[in-house]
Amino acid sequence: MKELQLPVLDLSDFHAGGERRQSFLDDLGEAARNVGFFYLVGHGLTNEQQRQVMQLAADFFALPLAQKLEVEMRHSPHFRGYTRLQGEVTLGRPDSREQFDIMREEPVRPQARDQPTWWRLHGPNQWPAQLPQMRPVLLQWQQELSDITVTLLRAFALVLQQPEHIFDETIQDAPYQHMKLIRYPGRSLPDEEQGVGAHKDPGYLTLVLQGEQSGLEVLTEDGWLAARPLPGSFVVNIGELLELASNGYLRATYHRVVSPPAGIERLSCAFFMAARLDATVPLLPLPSHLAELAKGPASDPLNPLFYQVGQNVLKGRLRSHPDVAQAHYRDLAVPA
Ligand SMILES: O=C(O)CCC(=O)C(=O)O
Ligand SMILES: [Fe+2]
Repeated sequence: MKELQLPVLDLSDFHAGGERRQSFLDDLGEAARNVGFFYLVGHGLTNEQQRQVMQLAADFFALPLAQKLEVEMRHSPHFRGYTRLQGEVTLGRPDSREQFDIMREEPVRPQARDQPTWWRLHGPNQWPAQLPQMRPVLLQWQQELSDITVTLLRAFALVLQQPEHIFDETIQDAPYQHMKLIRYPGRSLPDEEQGVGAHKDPGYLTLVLQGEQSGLEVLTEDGWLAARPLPGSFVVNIGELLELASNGYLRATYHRVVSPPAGIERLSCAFFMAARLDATVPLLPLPSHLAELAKGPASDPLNPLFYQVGQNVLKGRLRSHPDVAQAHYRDLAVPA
């Protein structure tokens, strides 16, 4: 396994303007084209805030299973709540991780016949009664990560030589926000290594806060490379919506998590942001020197990509959580 030194980008350079902003954009463009992953520092969130979130993750997963199951995701048509070990599926195989998912806190939308199915993603979160601090801390955290992502999207717009605010309309008021706390237990058999199988993230961008244990791997032209935790940073990666918007100039990179060795656990917190579910991602008119390098979005019959955001997001959720699909989406003849 090669050691990958992902590029490190400092968001305060973007805010500083002038030459610092330009060099940030140059580095972002290069990172985005080469590997599609980078570390972000200078984002404004403190080590203490990061530690608090990881502690909440540890506290939640330490609850007795019966209490975690009180907020199990299969009770939620909105894909929020707890997923037990092996409960999620990637590449048709169960992942060895347990997780707690939240999204934007919302009322349920009334279901009318002619409304698209992804409307059902809207709804309330489930919160464990034993940890009342989770709700305020995680919702605040989700908003902070969302704000950072909005800034990054503006930077990506500039990298693509578009107006800085080109994506704003697609995220106005209610972008799709989705956060998960994740615990990967140590493996019980030496070859039981699928923490989460290889996948692309369906949104615009993902920000991952890693605990101290490594395991995240990124697929490059040279094969799988380890993205070790860098204290204080977030790992940022490009999702399918940016691949679509840029006609493949930017690529959503495949990544996976390999289970830790026996007796060691890994904690992480991933934040995924997409456009509003009712938005359609614009296909940007790239200038010719960029358009020449845009080879079109990936075409994988096992993973069709949809410009309509709700459809692309729901595709991923139904595939990953067959128990929720079975309980709440049985009426769908064709998923999404
Ligand atoms: O746990 C991690 O480091 C990354 C998880 C991930 O890629 C995902 O949940 O989409
Ligand atoms: Fe991912």
